[in-house]
Amino acid sequence: MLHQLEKAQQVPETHDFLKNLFLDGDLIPLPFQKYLAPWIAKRRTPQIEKQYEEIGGGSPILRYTKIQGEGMAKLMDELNPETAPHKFYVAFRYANPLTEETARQMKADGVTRAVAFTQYPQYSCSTTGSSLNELYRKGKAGDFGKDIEWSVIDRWGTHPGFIEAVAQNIEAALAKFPESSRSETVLLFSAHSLPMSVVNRGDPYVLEVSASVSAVMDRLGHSNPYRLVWQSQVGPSAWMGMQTGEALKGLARLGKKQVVLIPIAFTSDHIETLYELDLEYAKEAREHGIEVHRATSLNDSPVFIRALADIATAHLRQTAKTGPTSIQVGLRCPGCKNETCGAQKTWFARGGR
Ligand SMILES: C=CC1=C(C)c2cc3[nH]c(cc4nc(cc5[nH]c(cc1n2)c(C)c5CCC(=O)O)C(CCC(=O)O)=C4C)c(C)c3C=C
Ligand code: FES
Ligand SMILES: [Fe+2]
Repeated sequence: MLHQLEKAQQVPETHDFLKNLFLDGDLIPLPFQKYLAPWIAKRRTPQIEKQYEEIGGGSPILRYTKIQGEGMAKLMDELNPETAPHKFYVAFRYANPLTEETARQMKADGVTRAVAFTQYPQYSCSTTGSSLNELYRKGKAGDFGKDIEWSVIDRWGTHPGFIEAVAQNIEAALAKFPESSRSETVLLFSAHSLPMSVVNRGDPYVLEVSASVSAVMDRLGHSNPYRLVWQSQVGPSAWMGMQTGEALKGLARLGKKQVVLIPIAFTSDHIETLYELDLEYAKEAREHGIEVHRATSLNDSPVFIRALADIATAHLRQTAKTGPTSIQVGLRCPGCKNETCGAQKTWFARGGR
C-alpha cells in the first residue's frame, strides 16, 4: 500500500499534478480555465518531469508528510490520552492522495471529529486558503460523511517548536564554515514567491513569512546578517522580490564569500529545495566564488515532529473553549472577490456545518 502510494508520487504523475494545479481557480484564476489549464500543463510537463528526474525520480513530500503525521499522532496519544487514539490522513491539493480520495477513506473509517491542520506554516490564500476551500466544497457535498465535526489549525509560523527546529538546522549548516569567519556568513532565507496581484489584495503570507524569519533570528541571537528573498516565480506577471537567484549574484558582487540558504515556508524537501536551491542556485553561487550550504529541510526532524504534536494538542484543548477556528482566519483579504472564501470561513466557523 505504502509502495503504491509512493509510486504515485513519481515522475509519471507530473502531468496530472500540473493540470490540477492550473485548474485551481483559487490559486490562479485563468480565463477559460477548463481549456487553458490542460494546455499549460501539457506544455510545462516535460520541463518539470526532467526536474523531478534529476532529484531522484519524484517528490519526497508524501514520504516525509507520512513520517511527520505518524510521529505526531504517536506523540499525541502520549501527550493527550483523553482525545486518543489520534490518526492522521494526508490530503494533497494537486497530487495523490487528493482531498476526494482522503474524504472517501475518512468516511469509510467513520471519522466523526477532524482537524484541518495546514502543513504550510504561514497562511496564504493561494496555499492554505485553497486547501480549505477544497475541504469546504467536498465537506459540504457530504464526501467526508454527514456527522463530522471540523476545526482548523490555519497557521503556526512563529510557534517556538517550529522556530527551534529551523534554528537548529541553520546552526548545523553554519558549523560547516570555519569558526574564524562563521559570523560573516550571510543567512539567506528563501520562500516561495507570490504574484504581486495576490500580495496587493491583502494576502497575509509575506508578513507571516517575515515574522517567521524575525523569530528565527531572535532565537539565533542575531548572530549573522540576513535577508529574506523569494523563489519559484512562474509565468510573466510581476512577483514578490527580490528573487533568490538574483540575490545570490548580488551578494557575490558585494564580495560575500559564505552563505547559508534556508527554506522557510515549507516543511519538507521538494522540487524547490532539491532542484532550484541545490542544483540551480547553489551551483551558480559556487561558480561566482561563494561557498553555500543549505539548511536541511525539516523532513524527519524530531524537534519539528514534537512541535506538530504540541500545536495539535494545544489546538484540541483550546477549541473546546474558543470554537473551531482562529479569530484571524475569519477575516477575508480586503481585496478578496472570491465568494468561496467567505462561504468556507462561515462553514468552518460552524464546525463544518
Ligand atoms: C510554500 C508556499 C507556496 C506558495 C505561497 C505557493 C504559491 C504559488 N505557487 C504557484 C505555482 C506553482 N507552484 C508549484 C510547485 C510548488 N509550490 C509550492 C509551495 C507554494 N506555492 C511547493 C512546495 C511546490 C513543489 C511541489 C513538489 O512536489 O515539489 C508549481 C509546479 C512546479 C512548476 O511548474 O514550476 C507551480 C506551477 C502559484 C501560481 C502560486 C501563487 C499564486
Ligand atoms: S483571497 Fe484571501 S480571503 Fe479570499
Ligand atoms: Fe507553488
